Amino acid sequence: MGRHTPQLDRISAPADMKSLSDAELRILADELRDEVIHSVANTGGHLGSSLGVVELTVALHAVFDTPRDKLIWDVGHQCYPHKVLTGRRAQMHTLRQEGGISGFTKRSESPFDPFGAAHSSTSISAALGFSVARDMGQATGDAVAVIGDGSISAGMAYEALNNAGAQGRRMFVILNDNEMSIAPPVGAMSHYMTSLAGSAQPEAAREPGPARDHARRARELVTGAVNDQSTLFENLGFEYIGPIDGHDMDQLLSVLRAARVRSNGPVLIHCCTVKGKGFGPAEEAADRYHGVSSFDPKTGTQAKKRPNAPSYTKIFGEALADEATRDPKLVAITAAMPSGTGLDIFASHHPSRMYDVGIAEQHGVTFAAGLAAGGLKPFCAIYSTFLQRGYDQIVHDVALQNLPVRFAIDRAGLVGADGATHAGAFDIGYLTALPNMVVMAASDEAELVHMVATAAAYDDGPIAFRYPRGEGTGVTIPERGRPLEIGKGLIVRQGFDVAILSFGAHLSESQRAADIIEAQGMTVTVADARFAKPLDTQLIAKLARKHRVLITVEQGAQGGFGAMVLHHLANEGWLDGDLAVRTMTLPDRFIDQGAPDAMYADAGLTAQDIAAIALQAAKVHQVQA
Ligand SMILES: Cc1ncc(C[n+]2csc(CCOP(=O)(O)OP(=O)(O)O)c2C)c(N)n1
Ligand SMILES: CC(=O)[C@@H](O)[C@H](O)COP(=O)(O)O
Ligand SMILES: [Mg+2]
Repeated sequence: MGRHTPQLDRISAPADMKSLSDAELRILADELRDEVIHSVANTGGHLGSSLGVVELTVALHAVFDTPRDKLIWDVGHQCYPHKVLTGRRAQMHTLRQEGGISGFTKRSESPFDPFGAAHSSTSISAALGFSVARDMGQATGDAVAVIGDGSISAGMAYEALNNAGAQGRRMFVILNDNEMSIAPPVGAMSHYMTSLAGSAQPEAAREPGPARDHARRARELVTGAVNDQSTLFENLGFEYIGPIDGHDMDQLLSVLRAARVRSNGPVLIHCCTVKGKGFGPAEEAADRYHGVSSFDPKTGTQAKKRPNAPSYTKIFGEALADEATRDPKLVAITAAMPSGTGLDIFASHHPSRMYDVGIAEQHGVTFAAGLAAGGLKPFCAIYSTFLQRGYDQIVHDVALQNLPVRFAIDRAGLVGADGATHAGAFDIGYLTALPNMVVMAASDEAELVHMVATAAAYDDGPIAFRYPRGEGTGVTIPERGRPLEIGKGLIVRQGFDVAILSFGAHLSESQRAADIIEAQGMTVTVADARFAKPLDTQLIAKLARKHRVLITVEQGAQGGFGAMVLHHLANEGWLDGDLAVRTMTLPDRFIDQGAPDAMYADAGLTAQDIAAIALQAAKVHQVQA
């Protein structure tokens, strides 16, 4: 990129950092920050979080002996400085792209990524695992978990702290406290951490007086001075060090070096940082440039391409707000993702009825169950992949008790740059398996509006509707949603030879497949199933009776909609004759990041793929054009 980075140019691996003086490490951090800004300016990605840990990343790799010591990044979205220092500087231009490096840590990508991430709050558990392995003689060094103030709001982090504190093994937890999640943090823990950090926030930490005392005290603590008050973490068996300024290289190096030499049990080092540090547009942005598209590194202006149609997320937020205007019982729950789910739109209309529970999907689901049991109409808006975190709560607290919780499942199907960890692949299967559950999928954004209305009107038990990430199809949005008849699909194209039964947003691809098939002289019926549970058994019977080939299509893994249709066809005897059935799903493997269309091509779910499968089945069954 033509920028002058003499220190960074010397680093091809962290071992090269051992010879640098502390002053040179400070320069290295400045060069590293500049490198990350200019790299992400081209690729887009999680800029703010990465800029917040530049000094911390340099100090950790300078003090610890990675990769023997295991550095585990929670979520891993902040790992770009780590990737630059660990031999992937030359690949950063491929970040989050097909065939490129992941936007998160990934074991298969580097020995410096000892544990994959992307879903939050796993790092302390993993670090404890590595610590036990070390103590049982495995060839591994220290374990260091770096977890943010948002991620430590998840229950799983406390399960890990609870266990690690009791086991008492040597391990390090770095609490990266930048007072931000994706949105401003919520919860009592956030307030507690702010009280602990006190005036040691980075801006203040440079000032003489109490902040400097905090930093001095942090160093004294590491050298054995007794703390005058115990923190939650100490009461859980951790040595608490801090708060320290996570951008002050001297503090970081001295505290980490002392902790590494002196500690023989679990240690938590509380680092105060700034999300977006060192890049004005990020520091000043409300979201601290948490997730950005490519941008001008001089001005921070992002290259936002004009959408062809409003996003499903926006349509959802507006439709739910509209329903809530007419229904005072309607409330909405997000797990730390108000903007990602569109509940920020809902909250702009109904601020008192939107609950952000933090990164706490398990709690969010059962909280919604309590709201429903209390007589309200909760809409739990959680991405498909993150809803996996609350599955037992869906089974045990919602479905088993048949409580009318509504699940708005965004990011259903393949999501693009976030890759395999964020794919919304499994919700159809994991929800249709549950008694009492109603499962819908929107084939376009108009259908989504009707499904919001359907869910708002449905009080007989739990109901879920899924929809994909990104722009809608551009269809006209109805003024107001109308409740759909539960368990009823519809035929959108009438033919006689081949039937395609589509569930969800792949209906448009199914229509294109029908065009390809009809060019071969056959006629195709296309139906929008709308429901995976309860199935429209009358529609399925009509398709099975009148066609020799039946194809099911879904943006989901095996064991979902197609499986439900197969169960029905088999049990009703439709498979005893000469009906050819093919189920088109995501393949039984994880699909790495790329453009969604390319990912669906990799998955074998394009219109061409659907047509080829149908034509092959027709040929086998001598269906003549
Ligand atoms: C289980 C789970 N839920 C939600 C998310 C979405 N998510 C990614 S990063 C993030 C905020 C993390 O905040 P923090 O840990 O403080 O890191 P920071 O971005 O501030 O560095 C959220 C909610 C996730 N990755 N995993
Ligand atoms: C790191 C993380 O998990 C979130 O930032 C996620 O990347 C958001 O996904 P969307 O961009 O689809 O909202
Ligand atoms: Mg944070």
